[in-house]
Amino acid sequence: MTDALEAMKALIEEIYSHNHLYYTMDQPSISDAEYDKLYDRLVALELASGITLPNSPTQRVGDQLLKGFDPHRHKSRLWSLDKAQNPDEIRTWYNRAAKFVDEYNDQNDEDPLPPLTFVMELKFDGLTLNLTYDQGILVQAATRGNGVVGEGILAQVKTIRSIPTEIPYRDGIIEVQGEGIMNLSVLDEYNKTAVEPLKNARNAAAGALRNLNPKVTDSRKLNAYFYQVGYTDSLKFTSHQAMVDFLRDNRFKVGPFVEMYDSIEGVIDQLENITAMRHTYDFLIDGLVIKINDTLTREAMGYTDKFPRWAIAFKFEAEEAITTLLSVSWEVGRTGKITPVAKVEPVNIAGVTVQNCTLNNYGDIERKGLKHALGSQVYIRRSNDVIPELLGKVTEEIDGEEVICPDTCPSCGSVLELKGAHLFCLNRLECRTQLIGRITLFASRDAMDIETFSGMTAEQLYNDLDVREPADLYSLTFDDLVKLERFGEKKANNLLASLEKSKQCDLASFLYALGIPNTGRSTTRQLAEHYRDLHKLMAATPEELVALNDIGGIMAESIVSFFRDPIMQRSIERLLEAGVNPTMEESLVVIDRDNPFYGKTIVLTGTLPSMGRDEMGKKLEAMGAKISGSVSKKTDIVIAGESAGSKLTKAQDLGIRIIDNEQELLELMGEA
Ligand SMILES: NC(=O)c1ccc[n+]([C@@H]2O[C@H](COP(=O)([O-])OP(=O)(O)OC[C@H]3O[C@@H](n4cnc5c(N)ncnc54)[C@H](O)[C@@H]3O)[C@@H](O)[C@H]2O)c1
Ligand SMILES: [Zn+2]
Repeated sequence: MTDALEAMKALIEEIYSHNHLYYTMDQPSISDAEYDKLYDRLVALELASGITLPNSPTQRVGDQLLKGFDPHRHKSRLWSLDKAQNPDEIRTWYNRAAKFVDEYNDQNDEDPLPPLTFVMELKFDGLTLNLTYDQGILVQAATRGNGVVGEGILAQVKTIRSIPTEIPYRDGIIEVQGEGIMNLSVLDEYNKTAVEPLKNARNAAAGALRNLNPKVTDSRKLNAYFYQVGYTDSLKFTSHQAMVDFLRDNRFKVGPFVEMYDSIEGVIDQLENITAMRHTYDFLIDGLVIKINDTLTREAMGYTDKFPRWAIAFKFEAEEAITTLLSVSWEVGRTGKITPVAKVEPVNIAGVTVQNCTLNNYGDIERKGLKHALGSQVYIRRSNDVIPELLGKVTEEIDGEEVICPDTCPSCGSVLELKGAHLFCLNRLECRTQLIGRITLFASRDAMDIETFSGMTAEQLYNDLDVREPADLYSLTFDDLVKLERFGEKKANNLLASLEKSKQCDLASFLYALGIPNTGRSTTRQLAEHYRDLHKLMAATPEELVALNDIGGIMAESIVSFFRDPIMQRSIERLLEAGVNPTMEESLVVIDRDNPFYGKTIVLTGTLPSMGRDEMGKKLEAMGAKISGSVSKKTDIVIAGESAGSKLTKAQDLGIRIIDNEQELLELMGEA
C-alpha cells in the first residue's frame, strides 16, 4: 500500500507540473497522449487502492490562474469532460445513464424523465471561454481557470470579430460557454511570415487569449464557437436543442456539426464517419462530445467533482508526439529540389511507427528554430495520412548539435543554388537522382502507365543500359533487356509491348509525364483540354495561362520556363521522333452546350446522399463542367452534401451559388 501511495504522490506531482505548463503557460512539454497516459495511470491506482489523495488532479479542473488578469467568479461552474476512447466505453457510460433514469422513474412515477436522446457535437481544441452579458451587453469574458474562478480576458476576447458585443436577449445576466480557437488556415497564413512560427493551433489560441497585450491577441485573428448557456437569471431551456437555437438566434457561432440521435447505437454508428471527417474542418478538434439532450435529466444526473455525468467526450487518437531528432539527410528530387528529411527516434502515432519526417525546405529549418536541434526533443505530427511533419523543438532554449546544410548536391556533387527557401541542384543533364526520378515519373501509372515499371526499374536501366531520359526508353531492344538481372523473356517482352502501347497516349497524361514543376494531374488535364495540342501549349505565354481557372502566377511561370528550356525542348522532340503521339481524345458523345453545368467550374464538398463525390464529378465533367478542389472567386457553383465544412463556408462568404439539395441537383442534370 505504501508503494501505491508513493507512486500516486509522484504521479500527482508530475501531472501538476504538466498542468502548469499546459493550462497556465500554454506551453506543454509532453504530448496530450503522453499526458493522458500519466493521468490514466493515476486513475487506475486510485481505483485499485480505493484511495484518492485530497489534492489529486482527478478531483479538480485546470490549474492556477495567471497573475495580471482580474479573477472572474463564474456564475455557474465550468467543468471538464469524462472521456471514452472507444464505442464500448460510450456504451458503459450510456448503461449507467439508462440505469439512473430507470431508478429515478421508479421513484418518481408521477413525473418521469423522458426516454434518453442525445446530441453529438465536435470537441473543439482551443481555450474554454465564458462570456458574461448584462442586459445584452458583453461585460466580461473569462477563461475556465479552476472551474470556479477564471481569468478576466475581456479586452482580448473583444478582438474576436465573430463574438457579439451585444445580443438581442436583454433580460438580466447570462453566461455563455464556448471555445476560443485559431482557424487552421489562419495559422498557416500567420506562419508564412511569422518570425517565430506557432507549432499548434490550440496553444496558439490559448497563448494569444492569455496574453496581457490585446494587440497580440488581435494579430492572431482568432475565432470562437459556442455550445452552452451556463447561467441565466430567468431563462429555462427544455433541451440542448432549444439552447442551441437560442445561441444561434443571439448570433453566436455554433459548430457546423450538432446532431440529435434517439439511440446510443445511432450515435456510435456515426462516430466513424465524423472521425473520418476530422480534417475537413478548418479548426482543430480532438474528439466529439456526446451529451444527453433533456435538461431535467441533466439536472437529475448532476456532476462529479470534475465533470457532468450527462456528457462524455469521445477522444480521437492523437496525431502529435514528442520524440528525439536523430539526423537530417538531404534528398534530391526529380526537379533538382533538395529536401531535408529528418530521422527521428521511432515513435507510434495513431498506430503507425514514424521514423522519417519531412522538413519542407532549407528555409524551414531556420524558421522552425531547428538549426541547432540534433539530439533534441521535437514535436512531430502525422495527420490525414500525409507524410509526418516536424513542427519544432520542445524547449527552444536548449541547443543541440547543428544541422549542417550541404553546399553540394549529395547525388552529383555540383554546387547547390538557393532559390527562395529551397536549395536546388541545377545539373539537370547529369545528376543521377534527378534523371532516375524523371524517368520513374514518366512511366508511372498516372503518366504513361508503363506496366511493371518502378523506381527500381529506372535505376537498373540507368545503370546497365544508359537510359538517361524518357526518350531513351523507346530505343530499348529485346536483346538489351533480356540480359538484365531479374528480367526474363517474358518481362522484357511485356515492357516492350507496354512501351509500344504508350506511344498512343492522351495529351493530359503526356504532359503530366513530363514532370513540369508545380503542376499536378488536374492542371495538366486542364491544359490539355484548353490547348488540345502540344505545340500550342508550348508557345503559350504566362498571361494566357493565368487567365485559365486554377492557374496562378507561379504555376504559369513554371510552365512557360519549362517549355522554353532548350534541354526540355530537345527531350520532347526526341519523344515525338520516337513515335510518341499525344493526342486529345475527342469525346464520343456530343455535349449539350445548353446544360446548366457546361463550362462551369464546380467544387464538390461534403457527403452526397446517393453517390460518391468522384462519381458525381465524372458525371458533371461529362456534361462539360470542370471540377476543382478548392473554392475561389473563379468557382461558379459549389455542390454541398451533408456535413460540408470550410469550403461551404468560404462559398457563402464569396457569395458563390450553392446547390445543397441533391434532388435539385439531379433535376438540373436531367437525371431525376
Ligand atoms: N500535454 C500536456 O501537458 C497536457 C496537460 C494538461 C492537459 N492536457 C490535455 O487536456 C486534457 C484534459 O483537459 P481539460 O479538462 O482541460 O479538457 P477536456 O479535454 O477534458 O475537455 C473539457 C473541455 O472541452 C471543451 N469543449 C470543446 N468542445 C466542446 C463541446 N462541444 N461541448 C462541451 N465542451 C467542449 C470545453 O472547453 C471543456 O472545458 C487532457 O486529456 C490532455 O489531452 C495536456
Ligand atoms: Zn545533383
